[in-house]
Amino acid sequence: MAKQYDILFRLLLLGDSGVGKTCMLRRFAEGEFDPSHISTIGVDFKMKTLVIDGIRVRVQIWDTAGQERYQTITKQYYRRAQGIVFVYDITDEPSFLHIGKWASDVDEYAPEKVQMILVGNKADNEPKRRVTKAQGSKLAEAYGMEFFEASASTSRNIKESFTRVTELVLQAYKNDVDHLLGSLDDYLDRAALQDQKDDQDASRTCAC
Ligand SMILES: Nc1nc2c(ncn2[C@@H]2O[C@H](COP(=O)(O)OP(=O)(O)OP(=O)(O)O)[C@@H](O)[C@H]2O)c(=O)[nH]1
Repeated sequence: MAKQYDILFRLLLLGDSGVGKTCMLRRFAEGEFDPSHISTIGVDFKMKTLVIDGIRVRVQIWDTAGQERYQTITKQYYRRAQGIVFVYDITDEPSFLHIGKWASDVDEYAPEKVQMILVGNKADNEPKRRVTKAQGSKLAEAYGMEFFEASASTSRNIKESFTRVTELVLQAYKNDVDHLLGSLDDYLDRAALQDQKDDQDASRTCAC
């Protein structure tokens, strides 16, 4: 059977417990929102395929536990990540203030080329907001990251955030991708040939 994707990247969700990492991932991968909070134990992951510049990118998104006691386990996943989504909760200032700590861990353990974005989740809950959009934006700028306010509850900017970090990873790893795929034109030619071959194989199978 033809491969369902061209390249696989690993993304990591990082942030304090309760900021909504699992909910964001479920919203993105399954289109669902479950308001019950069951803390992630260690790590969990979901897969999703995105098509960017004609390349089928399979993303394996690792959802890490925000709780301190799992940090030894979760840190082992940093070095295998190409993209990081830092998440804080706009209704919880400490989760915003802790982004610096998450970022310094990444600095220590993740590959140099890792691509990062900052997301302020729960942006649907305006009455309880404790972190302004300007504060989020300023922090992201200080770290040289792109910034989104999002909501797993309403879907706002969920797909956009995950797609953007994947685009950044694809750009950063472009040379490696080209090495793996050949030039894009060659790759598309090969993909077209493969499609033709698959069609022929299918019609042969049907004729039997
Ligand atoms: N209003 C609102 N609540 C949200 C949103 N996303 C998550 N929540 C709530 O926040 C709580 C925690 O969400 P989780 O996704 O479990 O948090 P987490 O970051 O994965 O937590 P850990 O697994 O402990 O690290 C849940 O009770 C959700 O209902 C959102 O976008 N808006």
